[in-house]
Amino acid sequence: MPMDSESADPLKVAALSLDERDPAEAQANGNGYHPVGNGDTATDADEDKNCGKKKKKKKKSKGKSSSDKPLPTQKIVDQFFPWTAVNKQVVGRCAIASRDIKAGELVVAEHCYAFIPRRHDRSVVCHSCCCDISPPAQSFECPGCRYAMYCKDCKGRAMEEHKQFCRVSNPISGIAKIADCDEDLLRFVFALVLKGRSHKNMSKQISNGVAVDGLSNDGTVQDGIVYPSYEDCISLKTHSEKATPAWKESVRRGCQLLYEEAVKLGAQSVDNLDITLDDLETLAALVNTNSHGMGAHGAGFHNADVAVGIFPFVSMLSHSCRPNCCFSSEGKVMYVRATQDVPKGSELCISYINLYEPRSTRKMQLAVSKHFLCRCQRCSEPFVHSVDRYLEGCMCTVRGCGGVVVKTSSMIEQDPTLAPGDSLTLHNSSSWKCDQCGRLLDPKLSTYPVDPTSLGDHPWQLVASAEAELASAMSMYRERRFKESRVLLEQYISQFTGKLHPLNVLLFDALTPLMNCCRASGDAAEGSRICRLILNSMEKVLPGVSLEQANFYFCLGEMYTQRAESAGTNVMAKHYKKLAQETFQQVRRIREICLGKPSLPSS
Ligand SMILES: C[S@@+](CC[C@H](N)C(=O)[O-])C[C@H]1O[C@@H](n2cnc3c(N)ncnc32)[C@H](O)[C@@H]1O
Repeated sequence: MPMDSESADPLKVAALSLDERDPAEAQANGNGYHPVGNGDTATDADEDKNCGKKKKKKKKSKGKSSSDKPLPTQKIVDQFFPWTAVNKQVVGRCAIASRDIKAGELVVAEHCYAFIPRRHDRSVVCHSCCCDISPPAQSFECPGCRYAMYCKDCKGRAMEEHKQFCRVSNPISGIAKIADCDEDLLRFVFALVLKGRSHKNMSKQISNGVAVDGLSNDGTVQDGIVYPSYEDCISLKTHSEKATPAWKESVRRGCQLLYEEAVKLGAQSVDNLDITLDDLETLAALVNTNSHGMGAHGAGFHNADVAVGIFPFVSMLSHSCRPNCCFSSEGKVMYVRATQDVPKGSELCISYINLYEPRSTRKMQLAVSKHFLCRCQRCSEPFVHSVDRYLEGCMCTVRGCGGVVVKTSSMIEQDPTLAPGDSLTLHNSSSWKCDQCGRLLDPKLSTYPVDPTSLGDHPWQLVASAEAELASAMSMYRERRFKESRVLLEQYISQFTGKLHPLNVLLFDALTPLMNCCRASGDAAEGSRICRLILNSMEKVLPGVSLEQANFYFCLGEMYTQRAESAGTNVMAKHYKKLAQETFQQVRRIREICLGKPSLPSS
């Protein structure tokens, strides 16, 4: 059965950020929850937040801060997995292979420290074990908050544990609206508070000599899975200092209301929370920097990113726009596997974002949502020699040149001190240059109006008109008017082919919806042609295997099967059946590397 057009977008990647609309991290002031990234000096804001007690200016510590040191359980992890954490100047702690690693090998398997289902998916995933509870599976809703939902196996125990969360869970939606703050982020912060509280209670019991059944405060590895500790979690990095004022304000307001609510309900349900407002803000920052999407490739979830969790050891892997590892979750466990052979001493990286994007877009996304300037290998190689130039390039119109015209601002390294908005302005007013003949085109020197037949000499106009036409086709596609959007998408592609570079993201972005339109109308012949174009482009831009690539091969296999079924002759039926088998074999091969199982996605 084909995936539907929404879920069949195989390029949808598991996002790391909870609040992509205005993501950032909170102001961190060291107390209680966060020995991470503490500023060295006390500011006036510190005085406000710490009830008027001005902190003493700390001397700059010569030793390592806790966000430089390996996580407390790292030594144990080193014994079971083929990497260790090393502190590098640019990226901070990162995972370095401690021996040669083969493609498909497990790099780490980690149980989440905490997770929450995403709001929109709250009824399809058990809030306790993260299994799929979409129908026909049985599910049970908490009658108190009417938010939490459990599978039949978790129901009894989970409802009991949920009691402490239940009363605060109810007002979180309202609080998020008032504060204009992400509701999932607030839910996650509160889940971490409760985790922290049970950790403290456990510590007390342990120090009083009371055994706690099967629970430990220490991180462990059991049956090949890392169980991180509370200390591992709070030793994670936050980029507190780089948060935008708007985000800080909304998070602070959300946390403040959450805090007041928790205190108000304290006598009955959340007594002895033992946290401050600063702690809540720091947890929000920690979640934003370190949370991972879950359920992206699980059995019944069709690429949906249904939950988010904190996995401190998975968090040790840096981002790369040309990663050598990928991650996938099953229930509450996240698995990271090498997608290619990795020699001893190399850095292990995953991707935090969609990689079929121009360099400037990727950098902007990471700067805005994750607050760092990407220094990966792909972003560091000279732009004029990188495949990245094709993703935003137009074809040079000088006869016989064959070069690619790109913005000159893309050719130079972005100034890291520029605010994202300023750098965007700079980028938009940039001149354009051909990488072969060196012809320079400058929007400031050009005359208007532009003759539409000579758009190629005005690449800024060409790109603007491609963006506008793609947007209108896409809005029709989103309304699921597949017939009309197919016409628009086909017109769009024929109009801009030969003007934009064939790998330009503006052409690439039209292909998946067009393929889905073809599939919706049963046109497997054209659908499979488009799918092969997508795979071709992906393989040129992102060499190596990925789950996204496996998903496209799976779509292709389904379309070949359809063609076999509707073939007029036996010979053609045999031909397409063989193609389908070979394509599904390719899917199994890629999924074995990425997921450790040579399976097909469930359709
Ligand atoms: C999930 S954490 C990774 C672990 C982190 N390095 C630490 O020491 O805790 C993400 C942070 O690592 C750094 N980082 C990861 N990938 C990077 C990259 N490609 N370029 C620059 N910094 C990177 C950034 O500071 C980012 O916010």
